[in-house]
Amino acid sequence: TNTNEAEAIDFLGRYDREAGQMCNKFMEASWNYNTNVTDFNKRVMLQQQMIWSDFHRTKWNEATNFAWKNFTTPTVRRMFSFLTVLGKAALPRDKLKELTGLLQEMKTTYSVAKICRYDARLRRLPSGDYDYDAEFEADDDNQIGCIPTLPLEPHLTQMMANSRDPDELRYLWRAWREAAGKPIRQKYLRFVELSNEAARLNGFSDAGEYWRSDYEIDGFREEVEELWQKLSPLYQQLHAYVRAKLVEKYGEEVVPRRGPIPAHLLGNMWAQTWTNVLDITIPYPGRTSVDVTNALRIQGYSPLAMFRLAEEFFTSLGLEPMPQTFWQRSMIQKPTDREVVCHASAWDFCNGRDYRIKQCTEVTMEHLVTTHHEMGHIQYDLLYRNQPFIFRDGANPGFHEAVGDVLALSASTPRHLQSVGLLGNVDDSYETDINFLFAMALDKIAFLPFGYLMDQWRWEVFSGDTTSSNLNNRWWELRLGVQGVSPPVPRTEEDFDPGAKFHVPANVPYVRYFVSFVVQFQFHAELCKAAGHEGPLHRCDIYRSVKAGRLLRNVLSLGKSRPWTEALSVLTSGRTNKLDVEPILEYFGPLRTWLESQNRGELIGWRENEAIVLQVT
Ligand SMILES: O=C(CCC(O)(O)[C@H](Cc1ccccc1)NC(=O)c1ccccc1)N[C@@H](Cc1ccccc1)C(=O)O
Ligand SMILES: [Zn+2]
Repeated sequence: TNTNEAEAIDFLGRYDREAGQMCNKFMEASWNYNTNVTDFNKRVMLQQQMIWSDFHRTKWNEATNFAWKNFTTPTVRRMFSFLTVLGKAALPRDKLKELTGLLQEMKTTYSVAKICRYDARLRRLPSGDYDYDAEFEADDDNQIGCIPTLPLEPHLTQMMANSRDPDELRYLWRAWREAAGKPIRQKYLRFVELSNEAARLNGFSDAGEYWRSDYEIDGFREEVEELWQKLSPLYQQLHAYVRAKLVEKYGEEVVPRRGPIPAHLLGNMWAQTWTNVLDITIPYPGRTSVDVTNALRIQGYSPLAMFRLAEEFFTSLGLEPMPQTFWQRSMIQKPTDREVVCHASAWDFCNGRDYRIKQCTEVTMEHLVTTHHEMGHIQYDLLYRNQPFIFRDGANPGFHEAVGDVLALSASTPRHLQSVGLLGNVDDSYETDINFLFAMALDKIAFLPFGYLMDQWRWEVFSGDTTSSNLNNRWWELRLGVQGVSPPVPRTEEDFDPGAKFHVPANVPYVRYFVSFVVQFQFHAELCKAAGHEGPLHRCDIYRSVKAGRLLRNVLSLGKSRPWTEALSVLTSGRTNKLDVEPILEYFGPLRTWLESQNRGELIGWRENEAIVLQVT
């Protein structure tokens, strides 16, 4: 082996240049497929994937020839520690081809899946229950010609958000899983086998351990568990309050007062955020509500105007504006003439100039927050663009997910929305505070169990604790036990409900969002301190604070050049280097007190057998 560190540094220089070019070509091909889902574009992308993997394997062979562990320069050792992990390219070529082929097929199924329009005329069972099987036996005696025309975005997303008819919601919930989840069950099982084989070729026990290695700390799994244990009491308080309001709205036959909440009633296809049922659950109706969707529409906001509004928040902090090519090449609305992958994403084309967002933007408050989220990814890309190619990544995946959300925490405050003209008179009353904190909790607290359980389920599938015999049942055990939600219709092992959530067919890890929802409040607390904010944390708005911007720039421009624990030390001026739930608990402190007083007499938590009883009736 080669112990010459100078030669190693020379190798790294060559790698840096070549990797940028290879990456750019791959991103172009991937972009063409994602913004125009055709067989041709899929083939070109898979081809580019093989070329990239061959390049990666060649460089891996060269890198492993160096005795890099004894090199003296820490950053050189760090670069080699990343370069000597080959990833899926460790698979034999035919298996790599199968793996990437399966991934694209699953992602395509999800992205083009459509369902039939709900039809209330459909046969009803003697029990008065809706006979959805009629929906799926569109034969002549039903006289129901079912042409699947409704895609997830924007149709099903908006129907799940706005419908208040439990039968319609239950149909949409089930039909989407029939169209998107069920068809990929077998493909996913084969995909897991190949992913585990690749992980083992890299020295990991399974793909879950390989994913967790991104966080560079031992016991990451236990750390996440501990964070969730500290957060779940607050979640249970919110769950109890929302359930009581849903009982009021839909009655106890539909919502069990002491049981889990049926998943189709929470305003979201996966019950992952509950902002769309704010109108049913808001603590003080009639007082200031921060849902500015109507204002956005009345004021004629376009998707582009929403992007400009988000960009202005970043530049107000002295951070980077979006580059010219961003405005020329991004896809910010769903095209009408072709199939695209609508799920939002932010793209770095590895040449320090070309950055784009792909998003099927609708004019709603929820999409305004998503726009900040996606632009946060681009901002991070821009801030670490002068790092070596290998370090151009988030300090950990949760950091990358947090950037945009941190700014959105300020941009969502009533005071800020008023200052940009999206909210009328804002009073400083207690009720307005509680209404605002409650709306934020429907987004941030409601999400925590979902962000936690998605990869709990996948890690168990990768480790073999969950097998094809209990794949879907284990999913619902976690959904019931951790999140306190139940399926509106009976589920079996014929179904594959996790497959109906983008990140499973797209093979995108999910615990990053759980980490983000904790760490973004640590960022918020530190940036508010830097901005000289005084008073409750939930009232802080860092808008126009160049000091806060400078601190954020100092942390984010590190990229992955240092372990994320060191980046946290920079953020907190040495106060901590660990994930910490104190800031999120401080932020929601006033709401927690209010919820505990409101929930007197309610059962906190849920009795799991109620769900089964409900389904059987
Ligand atoms: O999936 C997203 C947003 C998409 C994304 O920005 O995280 C995107 C996901 C993705 C898509 C394709 C391939 C890989 C990942 N991530 C990025 O665009 C991204 C990730 C890392 C670096 C740069 C960009 N949010 C999650 C969780 C979430 C986040 C925030 C609010 C609500 C919900 C969801 O919708 O379930
Ligand atoms: Zn993201």
